[in-house]
Amino acid sequence: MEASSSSLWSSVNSGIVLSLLAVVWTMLWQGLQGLQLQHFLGRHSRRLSRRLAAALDPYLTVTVAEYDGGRMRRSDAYKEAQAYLQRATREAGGGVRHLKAEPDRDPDRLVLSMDDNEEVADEFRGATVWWLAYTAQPREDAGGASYFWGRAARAERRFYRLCFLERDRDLILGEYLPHVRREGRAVMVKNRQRKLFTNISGDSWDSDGSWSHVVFEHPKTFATLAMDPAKKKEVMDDLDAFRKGKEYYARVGKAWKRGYLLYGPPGTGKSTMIAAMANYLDYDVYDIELTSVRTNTDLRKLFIETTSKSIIVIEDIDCSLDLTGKRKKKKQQQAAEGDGAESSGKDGGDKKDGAEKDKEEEKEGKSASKVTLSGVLNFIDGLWSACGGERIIVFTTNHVEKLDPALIRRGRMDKHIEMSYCCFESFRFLARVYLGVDAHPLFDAVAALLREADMTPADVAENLTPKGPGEDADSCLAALVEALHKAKEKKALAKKAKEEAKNKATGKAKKEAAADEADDDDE
Ligand SMILES: Nc1ncnc2c1ncn2[C@@H]1O[C@H](COP(=O)(O)OP(=O)(O)OP(=O)(O)O)[C@@H](O)[C@H]1O
Ligand SMILES: [Mg+2]
Repeated sequence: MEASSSSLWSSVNSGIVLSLLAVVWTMLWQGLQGLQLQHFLGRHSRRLSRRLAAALDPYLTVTVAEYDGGRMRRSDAYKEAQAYLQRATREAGGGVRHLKAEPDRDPDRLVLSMDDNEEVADEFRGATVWWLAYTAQPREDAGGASYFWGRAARAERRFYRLCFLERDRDLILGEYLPHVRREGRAVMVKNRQRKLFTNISGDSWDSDGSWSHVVFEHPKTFATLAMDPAKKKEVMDDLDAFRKGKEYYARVGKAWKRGYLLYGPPGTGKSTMIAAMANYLDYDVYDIELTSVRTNTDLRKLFIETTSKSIIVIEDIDCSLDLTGKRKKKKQQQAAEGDGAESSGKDGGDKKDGAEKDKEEEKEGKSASKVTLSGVLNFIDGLWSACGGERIIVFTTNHVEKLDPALIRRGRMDKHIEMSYCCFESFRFLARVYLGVDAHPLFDAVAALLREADMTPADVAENLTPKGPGEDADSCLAALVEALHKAKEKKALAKKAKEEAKNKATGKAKKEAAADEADDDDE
């Protein structure tokens, strides 16, 4: 009994001593703050003060991990805390000595955040909290982790640790943390720079299936995209409906995503249309080079790492699917037809000498991607595709007829948009944009020629671009008319050659049939 009362007495005593010390410490701390001494003592004083505070009044910690629990996506809470702390770091002024700098929206400025092992203090309604940034090395057993789940384990893991006094528990957990997330989101929106992501790193086959990015600054908008006006409006309305369609998609039980298939000859503006879409919606762009994705699992991983409000693009899907086999065939076919360089210019650079080419092909064979059609179908509308929302998937192709119908059926590619050769409407649009003219005596000639010749908007735009100081609308339009005449002749020649080849083929087939018949008769 006595023993218990004395232990009670001693615990009461020690409680009083601790409380007294806490009061003294708080006064000391406030005094230090008042005298601005803390500023001079810098981060060491902060650390010391936190430790002292902890000794007197136990403090609690909350850790925010960049990738937690083997998750595949960066945690939103981490990103928000990071954004919030950028502001807190700036306000802490000289208190934080080691800073990390990243480019800002404003090209002359840098966004500063605290570096590893730095600590910054923050005040919230009279309570002081401390944020510490630190990085943990990869786990030793990470090599054995499955490829799919192990990325977070293999990479350096970054954390923020929030420390606060126990007496502030309710305030911090109930109000401060939601405040940090809200403010962090606001900072992210303010600093948001649109990004263009690619899955190809320096050596594409060394890439660990993750994204690298640059700031997306494409100047093309719908206002400068030449296209049949009705068709353009239809696309823009469709995008608007998608953007505002969160409730609709939830109501009908569909994942909030939409597939667009852009098809048409090279130079008709498919890639340009993607840039215009991204600028219109203010979305990020993820450009997937499918031939650099090793497996279906990697493809899924890439997809999961995309954020919402993004356009996921697979260009030239006919060249990347079923994979390098078809791609090689296409290259050989183009080389045989001799149209590779003319078609888009992008194959024009492929002219390499034999040995180099052989080496490249050998490498290509070794590193053949194992992504299958079913992998891509899963990527578009499998279970995983519903992760996150507000994503647009765009495929482009020059040969829509070669695509597997399963790939482009509605529901996967919801909207098929044909990008065709330049029509008169598109020409007028380009003339207005490039030359600032709405009418000209040569317009009629151009209109007549465009009906007979196939010219892409890219070629029309090129002809309408003044090449020197002496060039004006007259000379540009005259050059266009001349180019259209040539294109018309070329088309007529190509048609004739095609007909001849067809006749030859039918003649040969007839001859063979006749020979077969004669053989049968002989027998
Ligand atoms: N409809 C268009 N309106 C305005 N400019 C265009 C249009 N189409 C093409 N261009 C211009 O032509 C160039 C090539 O266009 P783009 O790369 O979009 O063609 P593409 O259809 O993607 O070709 P490919 O099939 O070879 O990838 C661009 O620089 C763009 O400025
Ligand atoms: Mg393109």
